[in-house]
Amino acid sequence: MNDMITMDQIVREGDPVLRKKAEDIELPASKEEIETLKEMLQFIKNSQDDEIAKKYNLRPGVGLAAPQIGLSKRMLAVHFTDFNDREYSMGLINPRIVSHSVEKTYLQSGEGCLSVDRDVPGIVPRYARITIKGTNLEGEEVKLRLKGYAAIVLQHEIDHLDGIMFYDHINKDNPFQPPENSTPAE
Ligand SMILES: CNC(=O)c1cccc(C)c1Nc1nc(N2CCN(c3ccccc3Cl)CC2)nc(N2CSC[C@H]2C(=O)NC)n1
Ligand code: NI
Repeated sequence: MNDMITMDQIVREGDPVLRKKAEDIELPASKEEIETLKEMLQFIKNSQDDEIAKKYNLRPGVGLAAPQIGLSKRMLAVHFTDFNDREYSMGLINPRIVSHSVEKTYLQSGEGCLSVDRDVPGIVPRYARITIKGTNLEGEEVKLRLKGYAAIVLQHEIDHLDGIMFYDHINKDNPFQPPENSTPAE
């Protein structure tokens, strides 16, 4: 059934599901899995719509991974425009990073997460360029070559499938130290 996702369904840090490694989805994905992934994508779109977000008290985000709604399954949804005005709006099933640059990048403003109700300041080092393979909502195998903001968002969401939170990557001794061999994304 197509009921909308609101913040009540978003699992917050401390819940063990956020620290589990999610299971691959058996292909072809079930109608229920596809429906859930479509609801996740709709949530992200809603969270960016001022009126809807205000009406339902949604926190804005550009990505959501299934463990964040308590489902330990390898699927995620993203909806955003990167710094070069390229649009990304998709659900991904069993996404995996198949190659990445040595070079790193990061958001100078740090990262936020819908499952983390606090500010965790600091630079989050990410690979500057990644190649991802996965299956989309139409059941097609996709291969994505991403850089900059898009690479950061997808790494943040794929981390959720492996039980990794963005602050796990922040340098404990000097949170604002740019990583070796890196350039800021924004
Ligand atoms: C602590 N400082 C900060 O958070 C931070 C602070 C400043 C700048 C950035 C860039 C920061 N960082 C950051 N800002 C975002 N948004 C910017 C605003 N935007 C949004 C807001 C309103 C309408 C539409 C939209 Cl689109 C929603 C997305 N999102 C993420 N992340 C990390 S990768 C996954 C992604 C995510 O969806 N998080 C919930 N990080
Ligand atoms: Ni997150």
